[in-house]
Amino acid sequence: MSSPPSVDPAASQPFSAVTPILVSSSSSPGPSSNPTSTAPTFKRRRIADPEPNLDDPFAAEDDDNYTPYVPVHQRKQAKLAHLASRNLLNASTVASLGGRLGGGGAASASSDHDDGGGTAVGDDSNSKPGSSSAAALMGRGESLMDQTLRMHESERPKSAAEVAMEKEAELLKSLLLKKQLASDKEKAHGIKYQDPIKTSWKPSRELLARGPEYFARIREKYHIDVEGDDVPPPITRFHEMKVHQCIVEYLAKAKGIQRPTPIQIQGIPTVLAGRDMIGIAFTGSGKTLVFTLPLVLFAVEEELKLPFQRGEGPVGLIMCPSRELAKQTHEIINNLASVMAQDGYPKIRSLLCIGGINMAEQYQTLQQGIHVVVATPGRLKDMLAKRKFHLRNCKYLCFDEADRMIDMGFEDDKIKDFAQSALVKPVTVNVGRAGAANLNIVQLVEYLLEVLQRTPPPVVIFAENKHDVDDIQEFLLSKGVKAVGTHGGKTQEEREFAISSFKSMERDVLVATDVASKGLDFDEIKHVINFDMPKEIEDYVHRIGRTGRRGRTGVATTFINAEQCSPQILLDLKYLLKEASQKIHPFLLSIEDPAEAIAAVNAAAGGKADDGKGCSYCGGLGHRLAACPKFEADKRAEAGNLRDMYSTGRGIGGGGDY
Ligand SMILES: Nc1ncnc2c1ncn2[C@@H]1O[C@H](COP(=O)(O)OP(=O)(O)OP(=O)(O)O)[C@@H](O)[C@H]1O
Repeated sequence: MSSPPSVDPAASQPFSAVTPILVSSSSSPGPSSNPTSTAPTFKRRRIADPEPNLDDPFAAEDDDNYTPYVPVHQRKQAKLAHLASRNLLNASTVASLGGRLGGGGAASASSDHDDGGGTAVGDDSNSKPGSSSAAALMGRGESLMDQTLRMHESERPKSAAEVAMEKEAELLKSLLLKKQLASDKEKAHGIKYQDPIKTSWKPSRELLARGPEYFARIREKYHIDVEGDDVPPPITRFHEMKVHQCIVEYLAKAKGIQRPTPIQIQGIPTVLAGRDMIGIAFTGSGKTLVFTLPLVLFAVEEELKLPFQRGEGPVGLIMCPSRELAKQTHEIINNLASVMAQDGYPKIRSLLCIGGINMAEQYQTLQQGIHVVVATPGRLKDMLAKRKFHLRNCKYLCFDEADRMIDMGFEDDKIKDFAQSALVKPVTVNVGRAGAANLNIVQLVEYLLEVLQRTPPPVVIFAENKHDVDDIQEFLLSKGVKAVGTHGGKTQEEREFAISSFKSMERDVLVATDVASKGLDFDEIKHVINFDMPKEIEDYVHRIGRTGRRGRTGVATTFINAEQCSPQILLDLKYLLKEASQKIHPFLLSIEDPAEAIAAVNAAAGGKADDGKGCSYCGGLGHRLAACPKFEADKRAEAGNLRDMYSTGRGIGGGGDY
């Protein structure tokens, strides 16, 4: 963890203009941190609430329990005045501090003391004796009697209260003298971090004693590639990571998570150790826990140090590319937080900050101070602009699925620049590059790579499911194939970028769900690969129709998982291939065809018009209307539309996730 300084999009750049990191954690300095020191410290401080925003739909709810916030400098000023009145600060200090604080009570009180001249001296000699006022008299020719009295006075043992007050006065003095009154933005300017931040987490001595060769063997065993300096050790058990017992039990009992996955083995210790990290692993490999678990533990630690109050936090921010993902992550954090709370730790509060939800529902959470924000970029910018919270105390930053930013149009170079400038000595953890073949899905996509070689680009790969599209694209990218992806879960902008970069041949492979098959008019496509068989034959026809356009030749390859396909669609395919005089796979030929039985019955009855084949609704040759999947789907859609029409419904809005 380290870099970038205070992440405050409202104050600096648009937030979305960053990051290549799949999973990373970052930190910002507290106002008193020294960026050039080797071990910067991060201190949370109380920060004045922003002015209430009257335009805010739920600002009015603030009023009920509103306690006016007294800015820190005003409180210090009052304190100084108080101390000065008790002669616990010497006159020159009060004058100088008063000046820094822009005049006011303490400064004017002190100038009375400090002004030379008989009256002042006489006044002081009558005042309650104290070391500072006595010191102020030293250079003014005090009498022997005065000196003797002062010496006796200094020998008098001080009461505990006086000692405490003096100590406080000293602390206040040093704090104010050292601290420049500059904004966070000014302070962050030009800050360049040299070292990762320090955390309280350390691997146990026994674990470290196993040594680098042992760690290398673990990485080899789990196909974990690492890059970076002083990479923290891989740890294969949660309890050895020093994760709290209550969490270990929760993971095992409630989630069935007994042992860390490879990305967790290397990723969790890396994040716990405070290192910036770029984590790359396949979908479903457990990346989420890599950044949520350390964040919850870290937030608990911060809460224990200094409980969060209204207007404070978050210490951690997780950026997600979609609302669904943000919701899921927020829930995971809440679950972990509840487990900790049930075990007697303070409760960590997470704020879900996404479009399409009513933030007023989370008002209660905001009121109490928040530890974590899980956000999509658009709503985050909006909330920051409304000053609902700020990111001045944010030390931990994670971009989940950062690679999707590339799909959104951020150029690779810019992302690399950002990673280089923002991350401090990052550790890259890449799981599956070497040993991907032990995952089932990867075996299939490995085969996909072979199929891809059959023709030159451009190639389109279709998959039914958005997640599969993401997985395939991720896999191809990791293999160095220039792939881009599009599906209904992406924004209009993302989709347009995907299609345009494919059409301009900047990307060789387009991975898409059927949304892209309908309108994609691009003559150059050499090969269509169906990663799966669509549910309706019409979609299959649309898909393969992307190639072989305008008299050109094209190739279509289809992966068939017999267990996932309906017999109808397979029969449809069989007849389609037959009709087009294509070679038919023996597996398709072996499928029993009920239509042949119907035809036989018809023939026996002397019927001629119906040969028993073909659907009168969708034209598929492998089934009858009664078994038509398209007919069924259309009926369902129609029923759904009617329901929508008659429901009073919630408003639609919010736009995309970005
Ligand atoms: N160590 C583990 N052992 C078993 N299951 C795990 C482990 N860690 C996480 N899981 C489970 O695996 C599933 C996938 O995890 P997760 O969503 O974190 O994967 P991911 O890598 O983030 O995937 P995606 O890239 O799709 O977001 C979840 O149901 C999670 O509870």
